[in-house]
Amino acid sequence: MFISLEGIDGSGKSTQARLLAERLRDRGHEVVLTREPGGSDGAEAIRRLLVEGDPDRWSAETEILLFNAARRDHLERTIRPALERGAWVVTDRFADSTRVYQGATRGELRGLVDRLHELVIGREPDRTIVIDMDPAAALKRGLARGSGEDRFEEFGLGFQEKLRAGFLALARDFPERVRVVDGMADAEIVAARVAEAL
Ligand SMILES: Nc1ncnc2c1ncn2[C@@H]1O[C@H](COP(=O)(O)OP(=O)(O)O)[C@@H](O)[C@H]1O
Ligand SMILES: Cc1cn([C@H]2C[C@H](O)[C@@H](COP(=O)(O)OP(=O)(O)O)O2)c(=O)[nH]c1=O
Repeated sequence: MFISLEGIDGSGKSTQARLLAERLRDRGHEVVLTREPGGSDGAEAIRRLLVEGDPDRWSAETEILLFNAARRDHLERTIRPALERGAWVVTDRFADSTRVYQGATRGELRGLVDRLHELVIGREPDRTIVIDMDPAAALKRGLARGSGEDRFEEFGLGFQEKLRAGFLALARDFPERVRVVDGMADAEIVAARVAEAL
């Protein structure tokens, strides 16, 4: 079973991915807990190209290519082998993040995002949980964490609002696969909501 967690920065995805992996391990499953951009050696190297250095180094189109290159490597080297041996895969972000960050916020690029996904990825997670959060609260969590790595977090609240709307729209676009969970509660309560939704 292949599960992705999605949502805006600071919504609690990595916390929930970890709690879900623990819950599944307690039930005796082998779980591979992974993340994007990254999740394999090659994809982690591409991640560094994306999150370090001059933010204007890449055009929007090149950035989409890099996210897909990283995802292809992640899929080939980490996700597929795990699924083939019967493990569960829990990933902190997958293709929906590209749809929302690169596609939904720049509408004219959605065609490129979708065509490239079809061409080089060609599959979706079995289930996707969107952790929904008020962007102001999520931003506060991110600031509290003091993460300096992500240039992506430098965009303001207006951008985060667009992202939130983009993630909520996924549940309409993929009603069979995507469930939205309210992330505004203690982590353990949100974890129970995630398990319930799954
Ligand atoms: N339910 C929660 N309530 C309060 N703080 C949380 C909750 N979930 C996560 N956090 C904290 O908020 C910050 C961002 O959480 P994280 O799981 O890293 O989010 P993301 O992976 O979506 O960026 C971290 O400091 C984390 O400890
Ligand atoms: C996977 C992916 C991530 N991103 C962005 C979202 C994040 O701002 C940034 C780094 O992701 P991530 O490490 O998940 O950041 P956070 O834990 O703060 O949510 O990369 C994209 O723009 N497109 C993508 O396809």
